[in-house]
Amino acid sequence: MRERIVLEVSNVAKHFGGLRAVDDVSFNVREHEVMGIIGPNGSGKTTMMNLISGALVPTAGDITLDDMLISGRPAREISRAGVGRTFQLVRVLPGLSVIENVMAGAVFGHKRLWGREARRHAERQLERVGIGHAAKLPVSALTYIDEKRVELARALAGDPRVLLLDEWLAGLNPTELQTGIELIKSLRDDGRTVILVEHVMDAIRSLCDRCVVMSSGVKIAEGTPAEVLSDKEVIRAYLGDGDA
Ligand SMILES: Nc1ncnc2c1ncn2[C@@H]1O[C@H](COP(=O)(O)OP(=O)(O)OP(=O)(O)O)[C@@H](O)[C@H]1O
Repeated sequence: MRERIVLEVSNVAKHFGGLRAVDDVSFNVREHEVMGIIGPNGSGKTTMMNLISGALVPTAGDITLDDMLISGRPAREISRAGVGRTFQLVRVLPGLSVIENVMAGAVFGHKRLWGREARRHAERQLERVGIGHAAKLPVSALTYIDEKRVELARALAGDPRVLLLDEWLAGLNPTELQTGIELIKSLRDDGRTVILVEHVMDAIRSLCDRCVVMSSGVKIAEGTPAEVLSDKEVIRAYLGDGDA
């Protein structure tokens, strides 16, 4: 039996002046699925993530979460509706400790907790991503991978049904990459639905159930990683612009 649809992107566009960063894109994401959004540099992937999370408002089209229209709503409402995210350039609050950064996610996310309960919940998320030992450190003392883990823990603290990961695996060494892939798989096994933007092909092959491929703002393919990565138009898009 097919899993039900959690997120639906319908004919969505985002124009920046004359530039069509996202141009009439539609796709569905099923419950417990890892969906990859891939494509060459500048093809509109991050813009699509920003449209889903509410950081940007679409020029046209609708995005629904469980049949609730979320496009056009403020980002904090979309977060409370159950969409959590990490950013391409890690965004942690440098003046706060690791645990305080994660607690911020518990306060503002889908699951709203306060005080001691928020702290315990945040501690569990830090354990979940493998840095329980670092709770009291200032985030400024962390390595890059651990900052990424903090950001992931903060997103998880809101208990999102849909988790958006924007190049979360970028910049990791091969060992960290394997750990990161296993971590994302385990989040899916927890019942989360994951949408990720990724350039690392090994990660795409081993993680994604399906992929949407974008090129110049347009969806050019959709299917399993094996299907889309052998698609002639996809190969042309990656090889054609010289910067993929
Ligand atoms: N706020 C903005 N204002 C104007 N143009 C923008 C804005 N954000 C993105 N763009 C443009 O929209 C296009 C798509 O950008 P986007 O960042 O979504 O691509 P991407 O596929 O995520 O790229 P990369 O893989 O390099 O991160 C690019 O041409 C980019 O310059």
